[in-house]
Amino acid sequence: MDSFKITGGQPLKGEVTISGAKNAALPILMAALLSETPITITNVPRLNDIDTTVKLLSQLGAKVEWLDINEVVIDASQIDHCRASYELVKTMRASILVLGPLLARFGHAEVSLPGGCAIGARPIDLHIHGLKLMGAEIEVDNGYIVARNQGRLTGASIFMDTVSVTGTENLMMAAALAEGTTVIENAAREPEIVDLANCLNAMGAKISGAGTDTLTIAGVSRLQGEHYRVMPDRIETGTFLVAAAVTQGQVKCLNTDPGALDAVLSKLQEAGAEIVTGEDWIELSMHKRPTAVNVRTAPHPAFPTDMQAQFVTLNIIAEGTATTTETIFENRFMHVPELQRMGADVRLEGNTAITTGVDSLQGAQVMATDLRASASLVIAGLVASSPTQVDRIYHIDRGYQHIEDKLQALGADITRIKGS
Ligand SMILES: CC(=O)N[C@H]1[C@@H](OP(=O)(O)OP(=O)(O)OC[C@H]2O[C@@H](n3ccc(=O)[nH]c3=O)[C@H](O)[C@@H]2O)O[C@H](CO)[C@@H](O)[C@@H]1O
Ligand SMILES: C=C(OP(=O)(O)O)C(=O)O
Repeated sequence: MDSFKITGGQPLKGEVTISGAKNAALPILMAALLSETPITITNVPRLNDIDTTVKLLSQLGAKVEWLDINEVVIDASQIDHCRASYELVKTMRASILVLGPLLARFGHAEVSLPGGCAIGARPIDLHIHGLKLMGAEIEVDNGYIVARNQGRLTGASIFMDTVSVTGTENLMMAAALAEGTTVIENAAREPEIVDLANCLNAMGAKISGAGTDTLTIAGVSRLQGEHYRVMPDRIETGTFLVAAAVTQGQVKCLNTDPGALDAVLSKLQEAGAEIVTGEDWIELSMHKRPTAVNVRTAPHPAFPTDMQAQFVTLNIIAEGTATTTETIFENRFMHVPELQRMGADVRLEGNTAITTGVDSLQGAQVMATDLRASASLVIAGLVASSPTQVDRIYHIDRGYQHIEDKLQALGADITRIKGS
C-alpha cells in the first residue's frame, strides 16, 4: 500500500487546475446504461473510483473506450449481465447506482448490498422504497438486492424521508425511463444532482426541478447517447483552498465553479481568507493565521460533509476555539485521533469536534481511514513542523486525481512512497 511523505512548512502558491467532479462523473457514467447508443463523457477525473466504475460497466457488457485521459465513450447498447458483484461494490459504494438504470432498461438488476462503511452504516432503504413505489419487486438474496419488474417501471409519487444524494440519483435515473410521471419530494439539491439531470435531459429525458427539493420526471421510452461534460469538482476545489488557507498561501483554482461553493467560501472568508472569484476560477490569499470557525454539515446548500475533515484541520491550527458538527454521517471523525497524534487539541462530544488551535503541529506517521479524512491528514502534514507519513492513501486515490503532483506544483514537499 502506498504512503505519502510530507515535509511541511511551505505556503502553497500558484495555480491548480481542478478535475471533473467524482460525485457527478460516477452517476453520469452509470446513466450510460440507460442509453441505447454510445455516450461520450468529457472532463472525467482519472481516479480509482472511475476505474472501478469502468470495470463494473465492462462486466455488465458495456464497451468502454478512452479517447483521451479524461474523455470516455460508453456503449451500453448490448448488456449481457445485470449483476454488480460484492468485489466491486465493497470497494465503491456508488456501485449501487447501477440499480435504477438496469431495472428501468432491462427489468432486472442484482446488486450486492454494500454493508457498512468507515464513515457510517449508510443504508440504502430509500433507494429500494422508491423503486418499489415504481412497481419493482425487490428482495434480498444471499447478500444481494434482487430487483425485477414486468415491462416498464411506473411513474410514482415519492417522498424521501431523508435527503439522499445517490438515492435521488438512482430514482431519477429509473424514473427517466418509466411509464408516466414521477415526483420526488425532499430530493437532494446538490450541484451533482443538477449535473446528472442536465446530462439525462441532453439524452432525451424530461426532468424539471433539479436543484430544488422537488423533482418532476416525465418518463420517456428511450434515451440516446450524447456528448456531455462533467461539472468541476467542488470538493477538490475546497480541499485546495483549505490547504492554501492553512499554509497561509495564495492559490488560484482554475476550471471550477464558485457558485457551487457558497457555504465553503463564506467559512473561508470568516476564517480570514481573501477570496476573489471569476466565472470559472477562485483565488484565495491568506496573510495571517486563520481564525477558528464553527461548522455544521447539512445537505446542500448548507456546508458539505465532504469538507468537514478539511475544516477540522483548519481549526486545529487556527486562532481560537471552534465546534465542527457532523449531522450527515454518524462516524465521520476518524481523522480526529490521527490529528491528536500530530499534537492537535481536539476532543469529540457526540457529533461535534471541539478544537482549540495550536501554534504548530508535529509530524507523525498517521493512517488514512476514508477519502476526506486522508485529505485532512495531508493538509495537516503541509503545516507540521517535522515530516509526516500518511499511510493507506488508496483512500485518497479514490477521489483525487494526482493530488501529490498538483500539490508539488504549488510548492509542497510531498512524495509518494510505493508500497507492496
Ligand atoms: C458518490 C456520492 O455522491 N457520494 C456522496 C453522497 O453519498 P450518499 O449518496 O451515499 O449519501 P446520502 O446522501 O445517501 O446519505 C445521507 C444520509 O442519508 C442516509 N440514508 C441514505 C440513503 C438511504 O437509503 N437511507 C439513509 O438513511 C445516510 O445514512 C446518511 O446519513 O452524498 C454524501 C452526502 O452529501 C456525500 O458525503 C458523498 O460523498
Ligand atoms: C464519502 C465520499 O464518497 P463515497 O460516497 O463514494 O464514499 C466522498 O466523496 O467524500
